[in-house]
Amino acid sequence: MRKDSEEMCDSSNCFPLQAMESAKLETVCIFGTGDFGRSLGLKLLQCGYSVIFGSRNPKSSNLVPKGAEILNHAEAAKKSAIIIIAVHREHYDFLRGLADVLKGKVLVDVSNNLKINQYPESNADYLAGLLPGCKVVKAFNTVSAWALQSGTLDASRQVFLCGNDAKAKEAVMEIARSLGLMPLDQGSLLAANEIENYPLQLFPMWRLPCYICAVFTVLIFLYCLVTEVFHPLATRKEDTSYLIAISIPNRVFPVVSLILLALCYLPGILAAIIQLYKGTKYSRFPDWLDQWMLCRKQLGLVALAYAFLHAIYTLVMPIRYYVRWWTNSYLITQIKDNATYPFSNYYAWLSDSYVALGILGFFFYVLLGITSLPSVSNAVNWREFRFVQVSTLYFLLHNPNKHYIFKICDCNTGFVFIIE
Ligand SMILES: NC(=O)C1=CN([C@@H]2O[C@H](COP(=O)(O)OP(=O)(O)OC[C@H]3O[C@@H](n4cnc5c(N)ncnc54)[C@H](OP(=O)(O)O)[C@@H]3O)[C@@H](O)[C@H]2O)C=CC1
Ligand SMILES: [Fe+3]
Repeated sequence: MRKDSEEMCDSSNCFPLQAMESAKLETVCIFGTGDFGRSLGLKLLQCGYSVIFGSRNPKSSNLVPKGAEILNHAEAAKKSAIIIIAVHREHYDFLRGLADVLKGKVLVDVSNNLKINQYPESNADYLAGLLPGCKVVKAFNTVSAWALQSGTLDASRQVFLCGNDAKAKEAVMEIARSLGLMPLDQGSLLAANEIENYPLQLFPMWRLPCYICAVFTVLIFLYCLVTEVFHPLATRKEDTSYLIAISIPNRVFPVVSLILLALCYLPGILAAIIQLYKGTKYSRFPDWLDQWMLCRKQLGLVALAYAFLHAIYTLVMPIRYYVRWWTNSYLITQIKDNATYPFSNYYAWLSDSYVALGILGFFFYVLLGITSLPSVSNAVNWREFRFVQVSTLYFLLHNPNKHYIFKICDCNTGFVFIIE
């Protein structure tokens, strides 16, 4: 009937594709009765598809979901235009023997590898090479068998797919949509390599921010160690090593946090300078700047995590032995000297405004972090987003003197130090 249906399926064995188009939920064949095949089969059955498994041992397998048929590979393939190959790549060889029966059919490659770029070509390319007469679509490899079975697909609802045949791809996308998944077309089969690498990547966008954060943390920690522990030890023979657990980290966290925050916004400025210098915005940025721009959100989130640590470390100050000892000895000194240091309005204001600025700064920091989350930023328009981001950043970066105030109070009374 329709030309596209004929194009999809030109072998005599092929299940006519118009059947697939008229009856919405057609028959889907799955090769392999392993974990993934069974989970996907069950989900397809639940969504109203007829499922036929193709297996090496059609008689002995009693694990397939109820309602599904199980046949040998050739028999099963004849019954469907779409065949999901839920078999590991190493075993694809058996498909060569089925070349005639599979000719013109849509083969869905769901396979993953154990290592990034394990083989010279992607598994989907390999499958297409084995069976040149078939339309290979890469899909479903980022969905886990466990998520399919338990229904916890929230985190992995996206199905990246690619293939050289648009109609074959559309048919697989339709299946994904019927299963409640979100298909994302990544283009031709050339993209298969990248799709196969997705599940194997370990925080690729987080690597650079984590390195930068680690380098600054170590450098500033060492600087504090030298100035606050080694220096007093060398000059005054004073052991201040107890500062290593809380005081020094609590100095490192806010400093690194503000550096990372500044690093989030610096590449934007550098990019603008480069564009102005080149006199055009239609030129590529250098690679290092590209990488830096791409990981700004992660840099911001690491900065926010450090700000949280700083807030928590600051809150535990009053229960520290050292601080309690300092307060008591300060009190005892007054008693011994029979002296009362009068209440100072000036220092009361200083300490309160210091703490208030800290709290407000932290609040704006969190606001900045929350508005960068996709779900929140999608809910505001570009002008609103810029308004929150720019005004918040202005507040945060114009109050770095908080720590300067802290120093004055610390030197003069020691009282504010206890609050910090
Ligand atoms: N498990 C998961 O969460 C996910 C798995 N995948 C991919 O799905 C595919 C299947 O994975 P999974 O189900 O976990 O693996 P299993 O090892 O559980 O199952 C593989 C199935 O392949 C068939 N098989 C095994 N050896 C051969 C062979 N020599 N010739 C023909 N068929 C063979 C068997 O089915 P039978 O005995 O019926 O012939 C077997 O049950 C893999 O490519 C994997 O990368 C993708 C995403 C997630
Ligand atoms: Fe602070």
